[in-house]
Amino acid sequence: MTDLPLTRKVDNHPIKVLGVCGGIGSGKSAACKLLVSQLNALAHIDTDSIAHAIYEPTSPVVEQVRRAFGDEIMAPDGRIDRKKLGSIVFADRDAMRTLEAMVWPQVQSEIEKRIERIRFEWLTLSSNDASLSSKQPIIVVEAAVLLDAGWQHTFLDAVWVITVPQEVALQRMMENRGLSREEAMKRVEAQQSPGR
Ligand SMILES: CC(C)(COP(=O)(O)OP(=O)(O)OC[C@H]1O[C@@H](n2cnc3c(N)ncnc32)[C@H](O)[C@@H]1O)[C@@H](O)C(=O)NCCC(=O)NCCS
Ligand SMILES: Nc1ncnc2c1ncn2[C@@H]1O[C@H](COP(=O)(O)OP(=O)(O)OP(=O)(O)O)[C@@H](O)[C@H]1O
Repeated sequence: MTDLPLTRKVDNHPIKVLGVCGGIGSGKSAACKLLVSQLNALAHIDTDSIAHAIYEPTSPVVEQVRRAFGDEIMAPDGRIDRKKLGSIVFADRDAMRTLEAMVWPQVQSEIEKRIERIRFEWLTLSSNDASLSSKQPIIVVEAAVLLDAGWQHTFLDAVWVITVPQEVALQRMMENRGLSREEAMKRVEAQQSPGR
């Protein structure tokens, strides 16, 4: 295993890490998919799915979240019911801050592990693997919250912000997620609250 400090930004590292953020429904996932399919970027790390995996029943975060938000946010199978938790935290900035303080350190640690693993595989395997060596040495990290979490100061080399008119984002959320206009608006506002 290499002894490079891979979990922190390495200015001269051949593999760069690009953060992609933006408001809800702005098109972050679509942009990241294009970066992989059209630019042939090495990898795409989706932070939302990492955060969701942290709510598996075996995770220590689950107990912390249950204690903070009560049994009503638990699903019968021992997982966290994200819809119920979302309806609390997207409507209450302080509650969201509480949740973020529990979840973000775990998410950051998992992102850094994945970056380290991808860099290691690329550095060790790409000389013998044509499909790997033909890729652009860019890891794309998709995360709505990356600037708030301060990740631009730790493992990211550059940040892209995807923007969209608010009305378009609202329409997309209503159509794709089946949210009412009011619920969609709460999610947009949760990302625009003071201190962000
Ligand atoms: C509140 C939760 C349970 C709702 O889950 P659900 O599956 O219903 O929604 P999902 O995770 O897909 O989020 C919907 C949209 O809101 C954005 N979002 C999620 N959390 C936040 C946040 N803290 N601040 C701003 N936007 C957020 C997501 O990026 C996404 O664009 C979940 O979003 C969560 O645990 N959020 C807190 C952790 C977090 O900050 N996750 C973001 C990546 S680290
Ligand atoms: N440039 C675009 N033109 C038209 N539709 C788009 C464009 N970009 C994204 N979309 C559509 O908008 C919807 C939301 O896009 P996407 O899932 O990429 O956004 P997101 O920012 O990742 O959303 P979320 O924050 O909810 O995860 C999708 O249905 C997608 O197909």
